[in-house]
Amino acid sequence: MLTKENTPDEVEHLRRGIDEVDAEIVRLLDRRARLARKIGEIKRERGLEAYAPARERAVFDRVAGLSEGDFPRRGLEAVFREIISASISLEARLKIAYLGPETTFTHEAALRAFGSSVDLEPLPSVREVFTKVERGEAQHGVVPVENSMEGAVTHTLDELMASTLKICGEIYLPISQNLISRELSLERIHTVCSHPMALAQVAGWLRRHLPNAKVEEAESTAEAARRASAEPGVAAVGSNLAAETYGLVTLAGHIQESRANTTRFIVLGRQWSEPTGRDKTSVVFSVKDRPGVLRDALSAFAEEGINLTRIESRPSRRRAWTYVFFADLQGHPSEERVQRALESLEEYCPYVTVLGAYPESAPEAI
Ligand SMILES: O=C(O)C(=O)C[C@]1(C(=O)O)C=C[C@@H](O)C=C1
Repeated sequence: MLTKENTPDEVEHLRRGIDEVDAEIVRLLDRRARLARKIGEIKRERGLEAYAPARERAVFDRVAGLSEGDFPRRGLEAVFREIISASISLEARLKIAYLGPETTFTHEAALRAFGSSVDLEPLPSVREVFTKVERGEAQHGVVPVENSMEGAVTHTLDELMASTLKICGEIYLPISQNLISRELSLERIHTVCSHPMALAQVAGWLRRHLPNAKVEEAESTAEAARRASAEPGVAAVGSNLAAETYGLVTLAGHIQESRANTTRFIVLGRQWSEPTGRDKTSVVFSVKDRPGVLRDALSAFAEEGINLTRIESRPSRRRAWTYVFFADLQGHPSEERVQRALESLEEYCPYVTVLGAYPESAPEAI
């Protein structure tokens, strides 16, 4: 708003200030890029991976601490996400495989983890993501591992058990469904389509707001968004990323039944991450067949004061009615107390494997 103190001249003056700051930012970005490029050369010589999640965590934490709070925290994170993403692209040509198709929540999780300067490749199944990384055709993979409402993504757990790949990162993403369409008002919508899971999450909202619309299932939320972009009167249920990608408008946002719906994704790689001081370690183990053995096995963690954030059982798939347990604990295998707990776990368990270690992320609210 223009006021007396805020005349066009004043605005021009402020804009010149912004121009100067922008010039400085670009100069500093170039300087940062030259440093990152040098780190990239050294990493190549030493055979190290370009992606260093522990260092990224340190950069994000440090930058947040430096800010005087004028620039919004979320914006700062997003800016640095993209700065680091561009740096990685100077260091190596990273390919990241993820469970597709494009514009789904796994795509969003991959963008959160790696930014938009890396090469992201959608693949049709969790198995194919693992295979692509195992063959070295992609350096990292991103797959969902659990949902706060639906529980474990069992394909991912089974692949983790069978693979030599390691978990080197985690991302929590609040699942927020939106009604998206090329139409500008709800009255024009006669058909709503989406993946059955997304439709189930918004069934209540649809009954209340579009009781007469036809509900049709689609292969994926991306396919539904494509339909909505091509057909008049059709809306899709999907992410904001899908709306952006297919040029749709959000007719209604956050229409899912529960606000507590969050999916946790993991980043796969050949190595687990270095310690940051705030890490998680994922392990899988089987127990001997005797009463109380699970309690004894878990007491190893309790004795060392190690918190378990999750424990999940799955059929072992080796012998009928035998089980393995997946557990996530707070700590890193480089810590002595974690080493001691894992050693005593081995006393009770014929099979213990560390699936990975990575900076712990906090589930964020919508
Ligand atoms: O510090 C490094 O190892 C870098 O490669 C630099 C940098 C960055 O831009 O800050 C880039 C990529 C890594 O994932 C972490 C950090």
